[in-house]
Amino acid sequence: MEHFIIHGKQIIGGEISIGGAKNAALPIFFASILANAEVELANIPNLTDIRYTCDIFVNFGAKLSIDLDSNKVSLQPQHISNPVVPYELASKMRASIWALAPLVAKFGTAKVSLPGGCAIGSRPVDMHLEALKKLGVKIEFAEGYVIATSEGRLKGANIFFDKVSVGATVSAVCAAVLAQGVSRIENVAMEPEVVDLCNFLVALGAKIDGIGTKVLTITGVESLGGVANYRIIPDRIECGTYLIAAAISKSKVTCHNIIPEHLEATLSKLEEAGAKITVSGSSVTCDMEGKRAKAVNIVTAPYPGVATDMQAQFTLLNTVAEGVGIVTETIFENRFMHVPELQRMGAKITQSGNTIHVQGVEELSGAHVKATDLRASISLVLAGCIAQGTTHVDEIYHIDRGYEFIEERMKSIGCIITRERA
Ligand SMILES: CC(=O)N[C@H]1[C@@H](OP(=O)(O)OP(=O)(O)OC[C@H]2O[C@@H](n3ccc(=O)[nH]c3=O)[C@H](O)[C@@H]2O)O[C@H](CO)[C@@H](O)[C@@H]1O
Ligand SMILES: C=C(OP(=O)(O)O)C(=O)O
Repeated sequence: MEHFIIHGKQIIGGEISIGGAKNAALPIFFASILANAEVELANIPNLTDIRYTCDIFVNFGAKLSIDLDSNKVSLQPQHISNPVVPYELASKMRASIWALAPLVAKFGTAKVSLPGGCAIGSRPVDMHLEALKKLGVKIEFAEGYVIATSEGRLKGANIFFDKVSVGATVSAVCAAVLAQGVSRIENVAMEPEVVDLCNFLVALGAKIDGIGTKVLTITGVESLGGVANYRIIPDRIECGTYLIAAAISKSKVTCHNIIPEHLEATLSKLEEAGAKITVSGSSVTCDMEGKRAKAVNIVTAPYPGVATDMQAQFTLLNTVAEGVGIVTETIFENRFMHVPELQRMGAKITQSGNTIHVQGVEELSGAHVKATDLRASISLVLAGCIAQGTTHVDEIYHIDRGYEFIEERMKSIGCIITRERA
C-alpha cells in the first residue's frame, strides 16, 4: 500500500496545465464500442480508471493501441468478440456500467458485473436499467451480473428521468443512438462531460438534437463510423481543485488549457471567498492577494450548480477561512467521509444529516489520515500542504483514479508530496 508524506507550511503558487477530464474520457471510451471503424481519442488522462478501461477492452477482444504518456488511445471496436465485463474489472470502477448500453445496442447481448466505484453512497443503477428497458432491452440478473439482451435493433422511446443522473443519461443516449426511430429523453444531465459524449457521438454519425439542454431528441441510425483525433475536454474538477490550493494559502495559481465556461459555479464561489479571478482565453488565475479566504456556503447540485466533486475541496477551504461556512451535499448520501479526517487535523466541523457547519480555524495541524474516496483524498493532500507539521495520507490509490501526474502537478504549484510504500 502506498501513502503520501507531506510536510506542511509549503509556499503554494505557480502554473499548471490541466489534463483531459476523467468523467468525459470514461463515457466516450465506452461509447466507442458503438463505432464500426477506428476511433482515435486524444487528451485521454493517464489515470488508473483509464488503464482499467483499457483492460476491459482487451477482455472484449477489441484491438487497441495505448500511448498514455502522450494521452492517446486508438481503438478498433469492430473486433469485439466477447461482450462481457467480468467482476474483477467492474469492481474496480463505477464507470464500467457504461459498457452495458453500447454493447447491447450494437451486439444485442451484454453481460456486465455490477460496478464498484467511490464509496460515497449506495449508487444504484436502476435508472440506467429502466431507460434500457424502455428502449426494448430485456434485463436479467445472475450471480452479480446484469445480463442484457435484445432481439434485433432497439426501439426509440420517450424517457423521463425523475432525478438528474449523469450515468443514466450516458446509458440512455448510448442506447438510443442506434435504436430504430426517435427517442426523446427528458430531464437529462447537462454536465459538460455529457455534452462532450454527445459531440463525440455526433462525430461518429449520430443524430442528436438539444445537446447541452434538459431534453435530448435522438434519431437512431443503423450504424456509426469512426473518428480521427477526437479531443476530450479539459478536467474542470482538476482545475477547480488546484484553484482551491491558492484559496487556502493566500496565494496565486494559474491553470492553463481549460474551458472557463465549465467552471462558472466554482469561480463564482471563489470570488465570494475573496479571490481575484482572471480569465484569459483558455487560462484562469485565482489570486488571493495575500488575504485569508472568507467562508462560503455551498449547496451541491447538478450542472450548472456547484459540483458534488468540488464539495470536499470547498469544505477544506472553509476549514481555514474566516467565519462559518455551511455545506449541504444533495447528490450523494455519504459524501462527508473527509470530515472526520479533517477533524483529526484540527478542523472545527459539526454535521447534521447532509449538512455540515464549518468554523474556520487559523491553522490545521499535520496528522495521520486516511483517504476514503477520490475528492476526499485530494482535500487531505492539500490540507497537509498548508498544515503545521507533517501529514501522512494512507490509501492514496483513490487519488490515482482521478488526478493525473499528481506529484508533478503539485510540484508545479510549489508543493512537494512524497509517495512511499509501506
Ligand atoms: C465517472 C463519472 O462521471 N462519475 C461522476 C458521475 O457519477 P454517476 O454517474 O454515478 O452519478 P449520477 O449523476 O448518476 O448520480 C446522481 C444521483 O443519482 C442516483 N442514481 C444514479 C443512477 C441510478 O441509476 N439511480 C440513482 O438513484 C445516485 O445514487 C446519486 O444520488 O456523476 C456524479 C454527479 O455529478 C459525479 O459525482 C461523478 O464524479
Ligand atoms: C465520484 C467520482 O468518481 P466515480 O464516479 O468514478 O466514482 C469523482 O470523480 O469524484
